[in-house]
Amino acid sequence: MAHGKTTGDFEKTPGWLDWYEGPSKPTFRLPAGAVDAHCHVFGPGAEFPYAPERKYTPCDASAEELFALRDHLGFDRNVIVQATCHGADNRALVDALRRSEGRARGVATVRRDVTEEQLAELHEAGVRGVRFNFVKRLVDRVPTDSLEEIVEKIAPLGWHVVIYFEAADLPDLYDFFSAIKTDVVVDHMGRPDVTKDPDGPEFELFLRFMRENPNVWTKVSCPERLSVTGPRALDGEQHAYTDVVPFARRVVEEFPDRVLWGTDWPHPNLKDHMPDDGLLVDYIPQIATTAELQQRLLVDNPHRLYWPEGA
Ligand SMILES: O=C(O)c1cc(C(=O)O)oc(=O)c1
Repeated sequence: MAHGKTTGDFEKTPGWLDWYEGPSKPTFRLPAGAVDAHCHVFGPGAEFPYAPERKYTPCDASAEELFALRDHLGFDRNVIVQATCHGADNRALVDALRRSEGRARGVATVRRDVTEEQLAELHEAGVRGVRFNFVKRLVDRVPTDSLEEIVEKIAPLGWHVVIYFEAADLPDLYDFFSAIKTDVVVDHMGRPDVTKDPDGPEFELFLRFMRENPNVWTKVSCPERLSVTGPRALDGEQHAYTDVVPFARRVVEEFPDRVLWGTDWPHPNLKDHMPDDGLLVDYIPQIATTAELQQRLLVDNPHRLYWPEGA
C-alpha cells in the first residue's frame, strides 16, 4: 500500500514527496493584498481524475487545502496554474476558481481546437492565461503552429501566455517566444542552472530576452527546485537557497515591474526534499530586499496582470 497522502484510486509515482504538513508561520510579514502567483491543485483524484497522458501521478492537493495554506501564510489571493498531470482537462482548476469567491485567477491548458464558448466559460471562472510547456519530462512536444493558433484565439480575451522551459532550450525557442504578441510570463526564471555564473552567457541570454521583449514577465519562484547547495527551507532555516539568490535578485532589481512570486505548492516532482512553505516565504526578503520591491513583486504586479479591474 502507498504511504502518506492519498490520490483516489490512482497510485502515486514511486518516490513521490507529499506536500509539507503543518508549515511554520512565516517570520516575514507579507504586505496586504499579497498574491501567491504560482500554485496548483491536484485532483482530488476521486473527483477530478488525472489525465491519461500524464507523466506523473501526484498525491491529492485540494482547493480547500490550498486556501488553508493561503490563509496560514498570510496571502490574500492565488493564481492557480494548470498542472500537467491534468493535461487539458481544466475541471479541477475551474472548480477551485469557483470556490475561491474571486480570490483566485487561473492559467489553463487548452488544445488548438478549443472553442470560443469554452474559452468564454474559462474566462467567466477566472482564467486569464494559457500555459505552454516545453519541459520534456512533463509533456510531449506540441507543434508551434498549434500554439500560434491558440495565441490567436486567446489574445482577444486579453489573456497572456505562461511558458515553462529549461535554460538550455532558450536559444532554440527564443524567436518563437519573441514573436508572441500577448503578455508572456516565464515560469521559474526559465530554470537557470545555478551552478553557473549569474553573469555568464546562459543567464545573460535570459536577461536579454526580458530586455528585448517588454511584454515578458517572469516568476522568480522555485528556489527549492533550482537550488543545488541549499540550505533547504526546513528546520527553521531563515536563509534558505542562497545559491539561487543572486539570480532572482538580479531579475527583481532589473525588472521590478515584471516579476511575480509564488509558492509552487504542492511542489510536484521534487526529488530531494519538500520545503516548509512558511520558510519558503521567508526566502522572499533575500531576493526583494526593500519594502518597495516587495510591494511590487507580491501585490502591484500580480494585481495589474490578474485583477486589472481593481476588484
Ligand atoms: O518542474 C516541475 O516538475 C513542475 C511541474 C509542473 C506541472 O506538472 O504542471 O508545474 C511546475 O510549475 C513545475
